[in-house]
This record gives sequence, structure tokens and C-alpha cells, in this order.
Amino acid sequence: MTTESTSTVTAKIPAPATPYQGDIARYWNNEARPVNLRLGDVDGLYHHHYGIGAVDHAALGDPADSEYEKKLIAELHRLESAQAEFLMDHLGPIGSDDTLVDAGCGRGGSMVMAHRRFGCKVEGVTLSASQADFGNARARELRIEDHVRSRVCNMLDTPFDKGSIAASWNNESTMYVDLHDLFAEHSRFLEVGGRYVTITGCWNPRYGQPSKWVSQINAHFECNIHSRREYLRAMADNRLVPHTIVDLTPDTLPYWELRATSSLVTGIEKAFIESYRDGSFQYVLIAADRV
Ligand SMILES: C[S@@+](CC[C@H](N)C(=O)[O-])C[C@H]1O[C@@H](n2cnc3c(N)ncnc32)[C@H](O)[C@@H]1O
Ligand SMILES: CC(C)=CCC/C(C)=C/COP(=O)(O)OP(=O)(O)O
Ligand SMILES: [Mg+2]
Repeated sequence: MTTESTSTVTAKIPAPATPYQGDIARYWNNEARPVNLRLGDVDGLYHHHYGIGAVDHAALGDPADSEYEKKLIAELHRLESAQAEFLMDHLGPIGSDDTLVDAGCGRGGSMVMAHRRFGCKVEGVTLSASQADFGNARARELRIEDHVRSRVCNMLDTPFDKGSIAASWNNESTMYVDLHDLFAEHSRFLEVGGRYVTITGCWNPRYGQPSKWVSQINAHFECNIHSRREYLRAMADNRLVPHTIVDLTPDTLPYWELRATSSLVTGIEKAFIESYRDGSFQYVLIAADRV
């Protein structure tokens, strides 16, 4: 929907902090998978996360119908937006004067949703200049650029003042960073009493070690999935006290099972489905209070 390639915010792009961050910037600068763009085209909210909730089979109708694929795309998108709404349900009371931070903001779909829901400012950071440009162009189209801004910035080293942010989140973006470094930074810019929320995939310590499926997901996305144990330990070490933990694994499986039947498959569907089924991988929400 938006293809502008320049923006005032991203005009000066900082050098990557590490060679790995350079790899991740390149990865997301070059990403243009139909499974993300065609879903975003449904209503202009572009996500890079997965979905939760029951599939509405009545809305999908008959697979033999010529409109079925279009309905399937709309249904996958509805489940992805439901995931972002569920994350936002856990941010606590947010007023229009507050500022939120989306750490690893992708193309900015969640930022638009948060602004629409709370009327607040939302600051997003991504390593990818194309993503930041895309998000800023979308915000201009929606005339919300005074409230919603993406910038190219390392989430481990942000410009936000100490204690200045009411709530922050990572939506499927924690697997690219060291969790101690990440939570130290959220803890620094969050106000005391503020809320931190993540939805993430993590390997399950009860399984033992990362399964072959988890290793496949890491290789596919060039990321490094952490264990559930690591999240809780790193939060505890950084004044983030878990308030709510929800195992979303059963809620995300219908999304994956539906996606696996679509024309937009990317080849990673089997690894998610098998690892969620064998218990080696979990999809979780963790909401924590900054104390
Ligand atoms: C899977 S996408 C998730 C995007 C978004 N949260 C969403 O839900 O649509 C991962 C994002 O993390 C970002 N990312 C990874 N490492 C980062 C870092 N060190 N600093 C800032 N962003 C980072 C990538 O640039 C990308 O935008
Ligand atoms: C839960 C885990 C382990 C997530 C890894 C991070 C990631 C790449 C998320 C989805 O991005 P995307 O929407 O660009 O991926 P896809 O193209 O597969 O939809
Ligand atoms: Mg996607």
C-alpha cells in the first residue's frame, strides 16, 4: 500500500552496533513476503507476528468457492490483529498524554492500533530503514504522524529518557537480542509502576533443550529463541516483576493449521506446528510491572 522510500526521521541511519545487527537489518530491509503484504493490504495494518484465536469457519465458507482464498487471507489477518489487541489488553491504563514504546516495531501495524485504542504517542524502533520508512509513510497517510513514529534504532540503546515511558512491548522481537541487555533498557526508560509486555515464542525447559524444530525456526529467521526460564530470570534481574503469564500455544495452533492450507505458505509452518504439538516450543504472553 505504501512505497515511499524517504523520510525525515530515517534520513540518518546509525551504523549497526554489531555485525549480527547488520545481518538482521539486511534481512528485514529485503523482506517482502506475500503472507505479510497481502494480509496487511486487507485493512492497512501491516504485521510481522502470528495469530491467536479460533478460526471462524462460517466466515471462510466453502473451500471450492472462488472467493475462498481472499476470505482465508482476511481470516489470518483477523487472527494476527487479535494477537496485537490481546497484547494491548495487558498494557494497563494508558492515557492520551502517555508515550508507549514498540521495541522491534516492524512495519508498524501494532503502533497504529495502540494509537487508535489509547490516543497516545507511540515510538517504534526497528533495525530496518525500509520498515521505518514504511511505518512513517503509513502514519502520514493516516494523518497520525504527530503521534506515531518509527525510527532506525537499536532497542538495546534507545534515546528515550529515563522513566519517561508509560508502557512498552516486544511483539515477536525478543529473539534477536540478549534478554538481560533488553530488559535493562526497558527498565531504564519505563516509569516506576509502568508495564512491560511481550508475546514471544520460547523453548520449553520441560522439554530439555531446543528441539530440532526450534533449531529450524532459528535458522529460518536468523534468530536465537530463548527459553521460558531465561525470560523470567532476566526480568527478575531488571526490576520487571511478572504480573501475568499466558500460555498462548493452544490459541495459536489454529492460525498455523489454517495458514498451512493457504497458497501463502513459506515453508516454516511444519516446524511451528510440530514444535507446539510436541511441547518443545511455547507461544507465551508475559506482562510485567516495572517496580
Ligand atoms: C518479527 S518482526 C516483529 C515486528 C513487530 N513487532 C510486529 O509485531 O509486527 C522483528 C522486528 O524486530 C526488529 N529488531 C530485531 N533486532 C532489533 C534490535 N536490536 N533493535 C531494534 N529492532 C530490532 C526487526 O527490525 C523487526 O522489525
Ligand atoms: C515466534 C517466533 C519464533 C518468531 C520469530 C520472529 C518472526 C520472524 C516473526 C514473524 O515475522 P513475519 O510475520 O515476517 O513472518 P512470516 O513471514 O513467517 O509470517
Ligand atoms: Mg507474518
